[in-house]
Amino acid sequence: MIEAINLRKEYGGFTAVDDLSFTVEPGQVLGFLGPNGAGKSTTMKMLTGFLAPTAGTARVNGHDIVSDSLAARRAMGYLPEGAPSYGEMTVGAFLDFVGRARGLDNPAHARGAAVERLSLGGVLHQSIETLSKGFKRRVGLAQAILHDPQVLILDEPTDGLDPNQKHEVRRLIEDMASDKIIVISTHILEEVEAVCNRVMVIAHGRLMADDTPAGMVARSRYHNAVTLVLESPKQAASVLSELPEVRKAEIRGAELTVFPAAEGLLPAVSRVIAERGWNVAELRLEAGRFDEVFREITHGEAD
Ligand SMILES: Nc1ncnc2c1ncn2[C@@H]1O[C@H](COP(=O)(O)OP(=O)(O)OP(=O)(O)O)[C@@H](O)[C@H]1O
Repeated sequence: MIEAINLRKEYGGFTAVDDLSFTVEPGQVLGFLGPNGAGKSTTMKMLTGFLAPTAGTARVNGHDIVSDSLAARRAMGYLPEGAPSYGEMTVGAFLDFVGRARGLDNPAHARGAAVERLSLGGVLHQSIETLSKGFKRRVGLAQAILHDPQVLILDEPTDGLDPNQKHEVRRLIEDMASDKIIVISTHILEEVEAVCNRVMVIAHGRLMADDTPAGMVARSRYHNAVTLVLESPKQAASVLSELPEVRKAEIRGAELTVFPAAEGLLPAVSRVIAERGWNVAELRLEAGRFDEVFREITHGEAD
């Protein structure tokens, strides 16, 4: 598992990561979420031994990232932001190089497994700089999983990819999630909902929230609200506001949202619609809005 203990990074007088402590257990896919400049990449660089912490430390599978850095790094695969590699190398030569650098017992077998998992067979002899962005990202993922690490740290793995490539990378993460710890950083809220079972929101290097994606969404004031699209939302709002289940009504264009004061809001609203014979184009129970929760948590914290 990963244990971060009062992890701190200062650049000159500027504190990028401010006493961050958390634990990640096997089976968890942790989404590291935060506005630009929140300290996500810096935290990942410290966890993976690329940057020394100013104070505090972390342990990966019991290995201290400062005093036992090599053992900690052996247990981890890391995809840095933008998936940097050596553009002039072919995919095959690059993966062989990574295998040798990692001192693998059977680099050919490891390369074969990674190539198969990332479907890189068709581009093995192509130089990396001539690949599409999606393929470059796959090469980055291949080097990260080459030694079949228990812990994967992926910095914005789908950033800049088209929707199909995003979907593909998310499927891969899901595939690997059962037997690994995966930490991914992202700005994309739907990505967190799609692949993560835990979310940590950070802003200005500090932990602002730690929850499941569903728990995060349930913090929204829209959670269990009911939204209707109909012709005369104003009139409907005044009728629905009389219901004991309704705390408050809000109108936005043709959309009317009523917020719950008690259980059973949707059946109560449906009853009124049927009684009054309203012509309703849309009626939905709101799960909650992640973007609104994210804004609220990080409000005023973005650069
Ligand atoms: N080498 C450095 N020297 C000085 N300041 C730095 C350095 N690296 C990062 N920073 C600053 O530290 C803060 C955190 O940066 P970091 O890259 O960790 O944020 P992030 O959450 O990953 O942002 P993004 O989502 O934009 O990638 C930012 O204000 C950044 O400008």
